[in-house]
Amino acid sequence: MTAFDILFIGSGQGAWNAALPLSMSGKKVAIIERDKILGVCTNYGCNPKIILDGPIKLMEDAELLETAGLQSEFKLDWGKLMDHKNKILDELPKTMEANLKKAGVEIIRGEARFTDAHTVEVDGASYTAETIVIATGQRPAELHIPGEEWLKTSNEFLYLPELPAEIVLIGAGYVAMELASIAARAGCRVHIVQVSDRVLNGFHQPYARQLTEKMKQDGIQFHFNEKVTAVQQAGNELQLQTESGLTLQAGLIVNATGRIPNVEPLQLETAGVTYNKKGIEVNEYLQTSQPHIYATGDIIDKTQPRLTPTAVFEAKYVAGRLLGKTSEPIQYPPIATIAFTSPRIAQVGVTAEEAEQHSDQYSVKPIELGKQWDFAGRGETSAHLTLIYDKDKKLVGAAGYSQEALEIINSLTPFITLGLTAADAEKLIYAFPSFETMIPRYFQS
Ligand SMILES: Cc1cc2nc3c(=O)[nH]c(=O)nc-3n(C[C@H](O)[C@H](O)[C@H](O)COP(=O)(O)OP(=O)(O)OC[C@H]3O[C@@H](n4cnc5c(N)ncnc54)[C@H](O)[C@@H]3O)c2cc1C
Ligand SMILES: NC(=O)c1ccc[n+]([C@@H]2O[C@H](COP(=O)([O-])OP(=O)(O)OC[C@H]3O[C@@H](n4cnc5c(N)ncnc54)[C@H](O)[C@@H]3O)[C@@H](O)[C@H]2O)c1
Repeated sequence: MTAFDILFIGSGQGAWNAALPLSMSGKKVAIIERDKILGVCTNYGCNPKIILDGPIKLMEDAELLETAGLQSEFKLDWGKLMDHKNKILDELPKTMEANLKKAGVEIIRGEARFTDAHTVEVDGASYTAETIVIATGQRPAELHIPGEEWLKTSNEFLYLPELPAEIVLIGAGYVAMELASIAARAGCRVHIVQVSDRVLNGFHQPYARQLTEKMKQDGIQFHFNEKVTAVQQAGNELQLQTESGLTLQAGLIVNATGRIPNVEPLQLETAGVTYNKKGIEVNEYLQTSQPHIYATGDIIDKTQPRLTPTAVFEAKYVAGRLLGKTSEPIQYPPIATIAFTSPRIAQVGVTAEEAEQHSDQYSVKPIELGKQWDFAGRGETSAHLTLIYDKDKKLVGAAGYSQEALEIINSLTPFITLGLTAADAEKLIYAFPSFETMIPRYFQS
């Protein structure tokens, strides 16, 4: 039996961002991983998605500039794009594994399960630790319908060697909307089958509706209020049926109806760790029902968005706590989030919906970015920004609709998180022309 100070289950952002500093500070650390090192973000999430989106954004930007005289006819070779992405990303888990080992972290391959509150078993070998961190993330949810076995997930989409002519995405959250944007520009006929009449729940809904209209113009077909009841093979293709009688046929059907926590193989009951269908329950120190067992990242039952920066923040918090650098509860700052659609939708802090419900506390300012010379110059006449202020005129929230929403939201985040004022904005000299130079004006009423 090997004994460690700290044992991590999972090697994603919620794990390695703690394992590395802990090991470098002299702790005896191990990581158990059953799949690729670095977890979902690097291998099946953010990184592959954003590389595939590279040419997609460029094509969208170029189309916007047609009004400025740009004539462009792009042809995307999906197979080459996939090779390009794989070549870059295949290296990352290997490099990280080498870096972790160099820092003294032991990597244990296989699936972990608890045999008692301090012991974890992997393929018959037992490992004990004073502290255990569960960072096992989530996996795609299942629909539990006949023909489920024909459905693919974002995992497979992000590694598709060829794109079929027609694709159906079930769901209209981050995954479905991002993959639909990519697939449509890459030349697929795309359908979105959504159980309700909303897309991108949690985002500023006027922007979500505007995005839906834009995606429809791009040829994406939305089928709202449809409940998928079965999938079956139909010749070389697949056929999907819904409760209302809608039938769609396509080469690929992707289930993007959400993600569920990876708890089952862990035998959490054996360790006395409580969980529910949303994940592992933790207190404000990220301790589970067993104080020496922590949880970080997507596996936690939490209200904060399940995103990479959240997992990194939690991992760093746990590392700090285990190194005695903090005894305070975790305090999350406002968490910026973005859907990488065409155009993007992003937001941070208090939402316009919350502000409208509490109009005695907040005010909302819509800004037609598309009318500003720089956005108009790029052909982005529909770009828009919504700012939310508190009673002291401090910026407390923002939502953006633009190809540049990532940069916009990230440049506003320090003002919101740190409570910076108009006077602070005036102290900064940004490179010009840029969105940032406009920020002082956004404090004027
Ligand atoms: C398609 C997609 C796109 C995304 N895009 C973005 C984005 O653009 N920006 C963003 O911020 N977030 C994005 N996310 C979310 C982001 O990937 C997650 O929030 C992040 O990966 C969470 O990290 P984690 O460490 O908690 O879990 P994970 O990355 O899921 O890592 C958990 C690891 O634990 C391993 N594991 C599970 N059970 C066991 C076990 N019993 N034994 C051993 N190992 C086990 C798994 O194999 C996995 O490697 C995306 C997610 C998806 C699916
Ligand atoms: N850009 C990013 O940061 C990013 C990108 C992708 C994924 N993620 C992370 O991954 C998580 C999972 O994303 P997701 O899109 O799979 O989940 P999600 O929860 O965002 O969306 C699921 C969608 O499926 C719909 N749905 C649920 N059941 C359905 C059914 N039976 N039939 C049809 N539609 C149904 C929901 O209404 C919703 O629109 C996100 O919450 C986020 O944490 C983040």
